[in-house]
Amino acid sequence: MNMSIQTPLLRAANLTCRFGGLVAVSDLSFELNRGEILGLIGPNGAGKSTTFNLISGFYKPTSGEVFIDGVNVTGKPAEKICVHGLARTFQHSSLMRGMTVRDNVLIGAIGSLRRGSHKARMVRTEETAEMLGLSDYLDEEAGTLPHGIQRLVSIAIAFATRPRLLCLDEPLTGLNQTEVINTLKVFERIRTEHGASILLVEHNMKAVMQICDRIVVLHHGKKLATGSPLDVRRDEKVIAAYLGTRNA
Ligand SMILES: Nc1ncnc2c1ncn2[C@@H]1O[C@H](COP(=O)(O)OP(=O)(O)OP(=O)(O)O)[C@@H](O)[C@H]1O
Repeated sequence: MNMSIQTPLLRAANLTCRFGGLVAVSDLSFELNRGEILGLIGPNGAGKSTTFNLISGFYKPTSGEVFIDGVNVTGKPAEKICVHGLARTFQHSSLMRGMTVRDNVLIGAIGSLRRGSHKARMVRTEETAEMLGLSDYLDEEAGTLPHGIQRLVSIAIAFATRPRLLCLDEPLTGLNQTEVINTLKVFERIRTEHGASILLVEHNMKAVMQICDRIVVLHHGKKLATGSPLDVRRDEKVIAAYLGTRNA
């Protein structure tokens, strides 16, 4: 039996992150399996972005470990963690506003095709733009585009690296309903056509419940609950701390 099929793609083991006296993440453990879309939800300040930063190498945990495909990447810097197939976006659109969409997406393509030809990088850029519905914007200056399009460009830069694990930090913020529906379709395509897994931090509960296979709920840095969207929606602790009775 192939062991790599058994190993989770991502394993967070007893992660703790302190900022002085504040414990932002406390003894957090969870796994993300291959091809899975895992939601990470919780109230403001619950520790979601800190968890992202710990996993993607932007913060070093005070204690605990991070494994990608069984490899211990704890404490490695972000650029070393990319090599293991992780790419992430940030809460605020992270793009070069003065550059075209093409050149922005090319940054991601160059990152993963370091030894590739210019042609190969351009093909990757155009395929990525097509996937994200950005083909018509390739020659536009990124900073002049509507907010929803800029968020898609941020995702495109990360996806152009063709990650095995795409970590998305509030990708749906500020999108209108049509843009949300289209973006969720893109996430499904990323999973089905490219076999990538997705870790999703998002406050849009309808979208989270619709797209995620499983959900981890954080509260005050601790894991409050984990399970299918239905399990989480019915969990009384989650309802009390986060969802409220309307979602029960
Ligand atoms: N670099 C930092 N230095 C000090 N405190 C921090 C730092 N980053 C986060 N925190 C604190 O850690 C706690 C968790 O913050 P975090 O941003 O991870 O929460 P979050 O769940 O992502 O919240 P939101 O939904 O509002 O984005 C908060 O109390 C926050 O103020």
